[in-house]
Amino acid sequence: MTHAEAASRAAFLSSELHRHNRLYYVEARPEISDQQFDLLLKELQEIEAKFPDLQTPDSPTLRVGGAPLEGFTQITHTVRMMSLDNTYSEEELSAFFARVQKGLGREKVECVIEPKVDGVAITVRYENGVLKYGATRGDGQTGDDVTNNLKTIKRLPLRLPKDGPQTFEVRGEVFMSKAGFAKLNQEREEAGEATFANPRNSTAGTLKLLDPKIVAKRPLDIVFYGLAEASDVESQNEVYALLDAAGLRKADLIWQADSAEGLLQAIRELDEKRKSLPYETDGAVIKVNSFVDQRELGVTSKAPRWAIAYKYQPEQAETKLLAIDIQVGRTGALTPVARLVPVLVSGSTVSNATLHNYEEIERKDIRVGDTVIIEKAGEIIPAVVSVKKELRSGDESTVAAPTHCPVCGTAVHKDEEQVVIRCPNPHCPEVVKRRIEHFVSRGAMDISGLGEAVIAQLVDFKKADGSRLVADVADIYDMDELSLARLDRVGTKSIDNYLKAISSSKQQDPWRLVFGLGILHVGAGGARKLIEHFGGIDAIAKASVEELMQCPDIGEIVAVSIHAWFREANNITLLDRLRAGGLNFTQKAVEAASDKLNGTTWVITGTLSQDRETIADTIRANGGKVSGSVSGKTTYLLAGEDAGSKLDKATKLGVKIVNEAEFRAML
Ligand SMILES: NC(=O)c1ccc[n+]([C@@H]2O[C@H](COP(=O)([O-])OP(=O)(O)OC[C@H]3O[C@@H](n4cnc5c(N)ncnc54)[C@H](O)[C@@H]3O)[C@@H](O)[C@H]2O)c1
Ligand SMILES: [Zn+2]
Repeated sequence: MTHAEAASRAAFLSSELHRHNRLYYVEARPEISDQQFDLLLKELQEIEAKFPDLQTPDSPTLRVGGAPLEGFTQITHTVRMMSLDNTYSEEELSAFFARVQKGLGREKVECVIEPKVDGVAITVRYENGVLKYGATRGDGQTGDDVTNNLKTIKRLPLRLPKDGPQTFEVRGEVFMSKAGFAKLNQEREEAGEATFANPRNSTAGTLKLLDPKIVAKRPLDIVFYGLAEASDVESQNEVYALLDAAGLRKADLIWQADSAEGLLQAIRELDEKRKSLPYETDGAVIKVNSFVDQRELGVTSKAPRWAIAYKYQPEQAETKLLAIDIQVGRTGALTPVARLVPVLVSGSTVSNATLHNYEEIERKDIRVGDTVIIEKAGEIIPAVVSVKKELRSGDESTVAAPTHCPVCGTAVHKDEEQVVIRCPNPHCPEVVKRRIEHFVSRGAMDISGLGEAVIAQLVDFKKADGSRLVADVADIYDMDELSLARLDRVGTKSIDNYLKAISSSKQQDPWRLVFGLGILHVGAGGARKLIEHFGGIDAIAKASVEELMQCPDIGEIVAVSIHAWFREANNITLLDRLRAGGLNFTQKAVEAASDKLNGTTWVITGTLSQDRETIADTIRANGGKVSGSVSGKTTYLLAGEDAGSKLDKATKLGVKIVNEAEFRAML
């Protein structure tokens, strides 16, 4: 690999890892499996080891993955919360033990082995026997204050027994039991709500809810495994005793070993036993027992050298491949999808699996009619991992990569480097649908109500002149009652709601628009950074590649992509139409920083003219703090329409209540 190749691959991996971290930690909806994520991370680590100059200060190899959430007060950790290095192979586990032996200069090193509970990392502080606060890991330095949500966990004591430790900070994992998770998902399905992919996702999603009342209905639980700071104890085994004395739950299964062979035996036993544990586990955590040894071994920039997570291979199942369909994505990517005879894996029925790309189909020699092994470990889309060739009858058929788009018939374009086959036609109806779905999505312009089915109708409907009712995102703003009335099964009330949502989306922050445009490599975070740096869309459009690279987090590949996007004739016209439609292209003046709200803490509730995130941003930009729940520390409750329990609580506590107009007047 040449330096230039390595640089481009590293930039790609780094931006992908940042994106997956965000999906995983902030949005709680990962797109790839943990193992796939770990493989990408490992590849980047290897490139950085070979070309150390390619390691940027914000490289995902150096940082703990989370980020603070909006709507919560932040807590700076007394002692950093770290990640764990991980491995999927017994050889690497033995290599870890050999490093520990070498580091300590002796043969026998006592270790403990605990189940790795698949939940969300948490720190809980007790002072004088009373629960002071609980916080998530966040970026390792600062986490979210989720005390009110944690207080809904029955197993978590608010007060400690008098005869145990009184002031200390414990580290643990919040999780949802397998049974609790299944019940929750069933209820959500019945209510027509989106189901969670796995218990870890539902735990992360629950902890970030701003209303503890809803959290209280979710079956959260907690288990502890460590201390923030070693006070009187000098080993992991003493931590267990301390947890027992404090009445805090520790791991149900713990092994002790002092040799590589002992470690391997423990992880194999745990793999057998974990299936009957009431909660999901994704591995074993191996820790050096003695704190003296731990200090001697030290830490890297993101994980201790005295511990490692051994992860188990995801669960697999055998089934038959019925067909290979083509899914058309927002960027025109044509992704092969396997249709399967439904099969039960990791507790859920799977009938589709991703095949990623045609190169992979060829590499694995996957044919229609084959018996395949599929794998699912928490990820949303299960994957085909291999084929049982010995079971072939000879009737199986190979599937070639498409030469033309199955929807619009345009000759496909193959991107050599990225192995992706694309439909290059910007007017391809499927591509247009995906783009519009992205544009209206919650993370982008947040036009509620415009779901997939409505969008499909809007795009498929041909007007008298043969043109589509909606052919690009600007057409959304040209719609009126008459055009919407042509849709099937859409009543006047819905039409009214769509138009209202479309109209109010014009006021959205410009970063949402930038994100919604779907520029390759520009995620929500990147779009925010761009607007913060340039102040508005027109300045971004004018910027040179070099100027774009001055913006934090925008590397060369991303800058080139943005630069090219704003110079394409179609896009220039699109932007002109969006501007003419009255969309917000510049950061609003009210959001310019002031100190008018210094020293105030706000809670936002009810329906307001903008979404809560945007209003919270405005409060923070003007010096105020935003918290998720009403307490004695709340200065103002900003109450919109249909405010509920928070309004009651604020009234009870005598917190000053303001409406949106009064709030705007304060700025
Ligand atoms: N699928 C994705 O898109 C995606 C994205 C980001 C991260 N991830 C996954 O998350 C991992 C990185 O996350 P991470 O940094 O939280 O590492 P990790 O989850 O692999 O390990 C660290 C965490 O393990 C937890 N843990 C559970 N039981 C424990 C025990 N007994 N002792 C100590 N800790 C215990 C702690 O919360 C700790 O913070 C990756 O390896 C990847 O598998 C996946
Ligand atoms: Zn097409």
